[in-house]
Amino acid sequence: MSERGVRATQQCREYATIKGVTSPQTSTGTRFKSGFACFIGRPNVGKSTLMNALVGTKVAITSSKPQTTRRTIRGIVHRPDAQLVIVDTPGLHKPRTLLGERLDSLVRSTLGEVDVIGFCVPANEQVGPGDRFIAAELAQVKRTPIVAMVTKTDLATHQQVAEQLLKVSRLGEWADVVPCSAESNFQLDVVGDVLVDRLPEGMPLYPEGELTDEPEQIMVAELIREAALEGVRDELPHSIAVVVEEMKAREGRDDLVDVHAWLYVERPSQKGIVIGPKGARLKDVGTRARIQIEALLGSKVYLDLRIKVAKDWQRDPKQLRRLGFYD
Ligand SMILES: Nc1nc2c(ncn2[C@@H]2O[C@H](COP(=O)(O)OP(=O)(O)OP(=O)(O)O)[C@@H](O)[C@H]2O)c(=O)[nH]1
Repeated sequence: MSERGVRATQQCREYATIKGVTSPQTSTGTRFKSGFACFIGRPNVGKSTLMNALVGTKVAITSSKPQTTRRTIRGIVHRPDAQLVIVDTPGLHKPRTLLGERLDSLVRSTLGEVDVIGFCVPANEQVGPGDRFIAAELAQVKRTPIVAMVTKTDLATHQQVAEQLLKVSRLGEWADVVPCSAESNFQLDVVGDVLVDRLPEGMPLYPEGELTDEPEQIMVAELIREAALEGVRDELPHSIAVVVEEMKAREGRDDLVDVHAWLYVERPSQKGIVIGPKGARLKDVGTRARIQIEALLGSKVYLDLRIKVAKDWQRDPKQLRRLGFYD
């Protein structure tokens, strides 16, 4: 979890304790529960999609390219009996760049801060070295219960799902093993239940109706990055970063927000790919991002999107910090 995330987690807990009240009783007579969960798994196994489906709205961007998620984003699930705060993590992988290393240490620090961990393995792919690497990491986590989730069951036959459940249950010591599909809404209530079961009793940590505590500016940057990832060559996604420099309501207008953002690439050749012939691609990225941002902010948006080359930013500590990836 980022430093900001860890602080927020502690503050939430302190708030609940300072109030010194026992958790309220729910209508079924049980005590209200609240706490944090995180999903872990190889890149592209469906962690963000599952979180979005549980929260019921789009708080983390998803894409068919691995390693889409670079930040820990919280989605908040409000239920009559509990509040479940989900921390999204980048897929764990063997680091090749400084960016990769920082992502991995982010994931490791998250594991020690949550009440329950969801380990995601897709139903439609062989259990492989990547899954075993993560299972071995999870074996070091002593106190936190881990629920294994076999995701994307809609892409596999019943037989395959059954076999995968068996293989996944042999990978480690899991509190539960649950098959589910975010795409076809299969067993999402069960996933919610098994995670909530492992939360401590406590007061709600966030106000009712709040779905994420990710600052809007970061969510806007993520939406632009998502639009920029569409349809580019496979190697490019890891080279794109987006920073929203300014975001404010246009003077004298309460229905229009001006967003000024920079899209960073690593090399001049990549700039050409993103801009496209006669600027057509960048224009298209801007249009698609603007529609998503308007939906997020609930207002009209003027998006000023410019592109810059930040040479080898993934390997340069100074540039990584500027783009928001802290040590
Ligand atoms: N058919 C199907 N596709 C899914 C399901 N869940 C996720 N996907 C797809 O799988 C791809 C990856 O999903 P993400 O949610 O971005 O995966 P992730 O594990 O968060 O990926 P990283 O951010 O790279 O770690 C996307 O194209 C999703 O649409 C599912 O239940 N069924």
